[in-house]
Amino acid sequence: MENVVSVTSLKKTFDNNTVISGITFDVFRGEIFGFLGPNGAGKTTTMRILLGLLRPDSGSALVFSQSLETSDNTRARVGVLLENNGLFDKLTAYENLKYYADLYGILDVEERITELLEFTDLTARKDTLVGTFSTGMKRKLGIARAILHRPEVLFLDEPTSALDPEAQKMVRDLIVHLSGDESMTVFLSSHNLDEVQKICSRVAILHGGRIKALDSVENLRKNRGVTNVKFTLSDSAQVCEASSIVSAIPDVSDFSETETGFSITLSGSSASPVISLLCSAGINIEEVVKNRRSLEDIYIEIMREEV
Ligand SMILES: Nc1ncnc2c1ncn2[C@@H]1O[C@H](COP(=O)(O)OP(=O)(O)OP(=O)(O)O)[C@@H](O)[C@H]1O
Repeated sequence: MENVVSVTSLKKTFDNNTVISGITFDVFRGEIFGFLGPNGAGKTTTMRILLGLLRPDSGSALVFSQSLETSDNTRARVGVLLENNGLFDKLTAYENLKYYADLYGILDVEERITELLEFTDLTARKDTLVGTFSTGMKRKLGIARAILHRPEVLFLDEPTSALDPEAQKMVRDLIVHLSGDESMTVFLSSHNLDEVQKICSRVAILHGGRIKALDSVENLRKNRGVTNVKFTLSDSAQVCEASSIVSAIPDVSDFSETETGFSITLSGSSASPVISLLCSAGINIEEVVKNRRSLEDIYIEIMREEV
């Protein structure tokens, strides 16, 4: 797998305040990589160092094996959307894209602008002043601006913050489309854990200047998560008997009776041994529903751990 981003032993201190204390991680080509952490964790600082806007105290932060501080060629392979969309309110959507296209020296300007206005569903608003746009429309145009020059990697700092749920979904769909159809690598900083769980292949969770978790969302949920399993029984009179069977299983905790059966917490992820034991004891199971912990549950647990 090709490394697009390589961060190694990165440290940054502001006025005796150590914000990043030696973090190491890679982002691979084609990934949507979620960069998570509470306010002040150092996400923007890391991104600014990667983008060559800030110098680290030590360690390295490379994109395509180069420092963006010094490599102009590599910078052309990178798209960025930070907190503001980088748009001019007094220009129309078209004029904004034209301005940046000229700045980037894009050759097929008209085709590219038409394509991006279509991609972001803003064609009908191309001659409207951006100052009159909604926050969601501005964010979509901001993404179009960031990818005008067809970058291979796109850095997004909280792209859906301050957007309503519908606009969040539009932006999320754009990101998934960029990653899938356009094979773009996406480095995404976000506080929206539900969104990250939906679209990111891997995540890093930053806390107290260190990476507390670095894995695929799937593995985090499997390895750090306990599983809640709800059993519905054909005959609720069997709950008492089921209770004494499952309570003896070491993996099981938090037995609680429900109207039609019971629910348990499993420290492993497989419910099969429990189901087998119940079946062989003659307990008639109608339905088994497993609920794995969400990324949000795991994130909150990590935040509660000592730094
Ligand atoms: N130029 C600077 N000078 C001094 N301190 C700074 C500077 N830039 C960032 N900091 C401090 O570094 C810490 C990390 O800030 P950063 O913006 O990287 O966090 P973040 O994880 O992006 O937070 P948020 O989720 O709120 O955007 C904060 O305590 C911030 O005050």
